[in-house]
Amino acid sequence: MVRNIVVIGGTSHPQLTRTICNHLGVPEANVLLSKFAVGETRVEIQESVREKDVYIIQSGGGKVNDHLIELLITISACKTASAKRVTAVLPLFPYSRQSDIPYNKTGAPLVKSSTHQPFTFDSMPSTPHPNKPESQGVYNGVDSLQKSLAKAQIETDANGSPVKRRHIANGGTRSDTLDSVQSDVSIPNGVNNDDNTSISGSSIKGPPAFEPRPGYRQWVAQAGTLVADLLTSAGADHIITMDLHDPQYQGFFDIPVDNLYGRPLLKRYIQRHISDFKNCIIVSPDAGGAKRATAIADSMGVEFALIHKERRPTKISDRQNATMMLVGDVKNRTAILIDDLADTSNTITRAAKLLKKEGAAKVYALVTHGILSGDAIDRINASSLDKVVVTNTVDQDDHCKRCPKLEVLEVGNVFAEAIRRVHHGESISVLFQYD
Ligand SMILES: O=P(O)(O)OC[C@H]1O[C@@H](O)[C@H](O)[C@@H]1O
Repeated sequence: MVRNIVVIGGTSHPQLTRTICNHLGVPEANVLLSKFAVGETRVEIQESVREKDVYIIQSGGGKVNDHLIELLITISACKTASAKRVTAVLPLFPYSRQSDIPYNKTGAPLVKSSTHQPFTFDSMPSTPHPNKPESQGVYNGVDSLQKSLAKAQIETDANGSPVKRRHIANGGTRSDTLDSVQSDVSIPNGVNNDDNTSISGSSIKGPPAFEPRPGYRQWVAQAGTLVADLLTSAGADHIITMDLHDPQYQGFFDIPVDNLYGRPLLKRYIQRHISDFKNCIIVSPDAGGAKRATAIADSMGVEFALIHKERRPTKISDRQNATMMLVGDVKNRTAILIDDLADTSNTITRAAKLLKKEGAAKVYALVTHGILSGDAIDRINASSLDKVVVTNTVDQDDHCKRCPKLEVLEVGNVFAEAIRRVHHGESISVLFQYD
């Protein structure tokens, strides 16, 4: 039993909150989380948090914007009610993929218009949010915009040395090489993101295609920075999260951020559930994830392969695979894809197709955050993937019902232990070790 601690669960993931409370031996705090008729979020803290150490559990999947606002209001309510310290526990950190935006040399926008593509398991999806008609591909999300921007940048900057610029918390900027930008770019040749999307036969118009005017510069919001600022402005004193898409995002905060690793869980799964795992091969589906995947491969002493996204035109007739190239030998072996997240599942399903084509006997995908938006589950079900293993940083109840290939690893105990250690002022570095 941990004393003087209050654990509040947001509406994003009640099961995870229950698991964390069970591990800590504390009851879940009484809060009223509801909505006014107009849609605004209403929060009432129905017990005293005065001088308490408060932990608010809210993850980033599902109705991500509603969950974020609910979290901000709850943090603020606790601070106003004289909580001693408020920690936001975000198993999947929302907006952490929007910490920077690639531009071309002139800073001009690089969005292209496109028409709706029929669904195949390796097409880009039009539905960024599961089962919610209001979000079905109207704009296809800022992440897709980023991908369009990055793709176009690569095409137009073929002879230059493009850089991306990132504003950091104290107002400075940083530049990274194209390699790190490419980790987010997974648009196959000829497959466009949908700005004009057809739903059930009716056509919903997206924003008009951008037509550059001389001298005009379009700015795309750096939402990751804003979200970091909002959390601290609301009153968060501390953040606990897991496998941040970009670990450097921690630098956007002026408060402590504990970025836990999902790798120990993934590694344990491989060792316990994949027969003859010493002969399997760990694969990173893109260059950006290579560090993450090699860390697991090295710690188990198994081989590593990389899927390189080839940008130049090729004569390969298979259009989908023309942009992907495997570096490594997977023939007759079990290939294990490692990634931080699966959102549309486009990345892992396309990678699986390539790996099977190159002779892999079986393909597993192990990812920390199973966001699985829109058509992702259909895409996985129709794919060459034999199994997809995710953690429950995002609620997986609905996903499990619809995807027989899905297996879920529990993270509640890891977060409970992190909370216990933070509460007692103990080191949490032990949670970062996985050898
Ligand atoms: O292809 P989907 O599943 O949409 O997106 C997942 C990929 O997009 C990247 O940001 C992630 O690191 C991952 O490689």
